[in-house]
Amino acid sequence: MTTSQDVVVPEMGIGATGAVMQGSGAAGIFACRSAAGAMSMRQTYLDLAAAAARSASCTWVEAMRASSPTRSRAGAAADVDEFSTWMRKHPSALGKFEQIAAASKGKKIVMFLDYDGTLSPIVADPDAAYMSDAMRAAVRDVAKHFPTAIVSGRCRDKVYKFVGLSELYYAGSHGMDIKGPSSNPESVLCQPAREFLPVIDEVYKVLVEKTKSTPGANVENNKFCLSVHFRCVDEKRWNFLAEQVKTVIKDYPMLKLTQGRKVFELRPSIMWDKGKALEFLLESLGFADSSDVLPVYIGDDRTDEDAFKVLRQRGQGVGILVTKCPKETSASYSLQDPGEVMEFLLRLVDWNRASPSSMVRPRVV
Ligand SMILES: O=P(O)(O)OC[C@H]1O[C@H](O[C@H]2O[C@H](CO)[C@@H](O)[C@H](O)[C@H]2O)[C@H](O)[C@@H](O)[C@@H]1O
Repeated sequence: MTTSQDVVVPEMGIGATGAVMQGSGAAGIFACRSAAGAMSMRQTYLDLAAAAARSASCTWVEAMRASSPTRSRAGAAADVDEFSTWMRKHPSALGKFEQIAAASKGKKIVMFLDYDGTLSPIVADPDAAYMSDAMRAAVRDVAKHFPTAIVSGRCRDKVYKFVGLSELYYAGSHGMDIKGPSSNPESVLCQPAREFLPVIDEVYKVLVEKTKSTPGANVENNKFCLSVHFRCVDEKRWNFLAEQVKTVIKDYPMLKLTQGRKVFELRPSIMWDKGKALEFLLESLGFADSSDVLPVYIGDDRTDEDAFKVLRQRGQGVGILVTKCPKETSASYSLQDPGEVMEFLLRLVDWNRASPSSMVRPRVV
């Protein structure tokens, strides 16, 4: 099932130094107005170059600021209006639960869950992003009824430690490290970026060294990709940090730079993302070209947009964005926070208990 919404997610702009930020969908809404357009013909080349550099920095910092907005649903009147308009396009998955349940009749639900910001609340320390026991129990219940995968930007081992459920599929490093339930020796394994391991390790060391002078900056090694966190960095230093990261990545053209929630993410420039991981897992479960499957994907971040887009391209599935404020998205529905995610999961389990037609025996478990 898809809705008829026509949501466009543009690619993000190119910085002055040539570093490319991709897939953030931020260009349209976050970029500052171009300084060059307002310049007179007499402007010198140097003035133009300086203005371009300022504009590019502004774009970066604006994107960094917008990467995890704190504005709440109960803000100023204009915000409330904007949010109501947005909600009409992306209604609550709880409010539309019956519609979603009806769409799954006769189909097999496969559940895909992002971790940070979806199952666990966003916190300042990435090593302390624990999910609650109640959420763990809800995910365990869901997995009893539907094949369930965790799809995360984190290193697979780390996200497994947080979730702690061996019956799930895990796609770590933004889907570049996929493993089936550990209870099964035949469980699937896909690592399309294996050859990048040495370069990722090298860049990790370079970034740690380069960013150590920036208080609060934190580089996380996610095995096939890296995160440079700036949530705890003073905003006045964001531009400097962005420049440091861009300087490093210039020497590694085989890597690309994207932005998540107050985090820069560096990963191999290969055609692989959370959307590809979703397709791989559906195929592994025997649903490659099947019309009787209903993938449900819940995520909060820009990297989850790749999976939402795949659902739209397939014309099949339910994309749910976790957010408290309007965002450009290819998801059809929304939920506010992990609390609502848990409520949705519990309702799905209850509903399936009452009408167990969606029970599925996947091919690979
Ligand atoms: O795909 P995800 O599971 O959502 O992972 C994306 C990134 O999540 C983590 O960072 C985010 O959550 C942190 C803890 O709440 C927060 O401090 C940080 O600001 C967020 O960006 C994780 O640490 C990253 O490595 C993941 O790429």
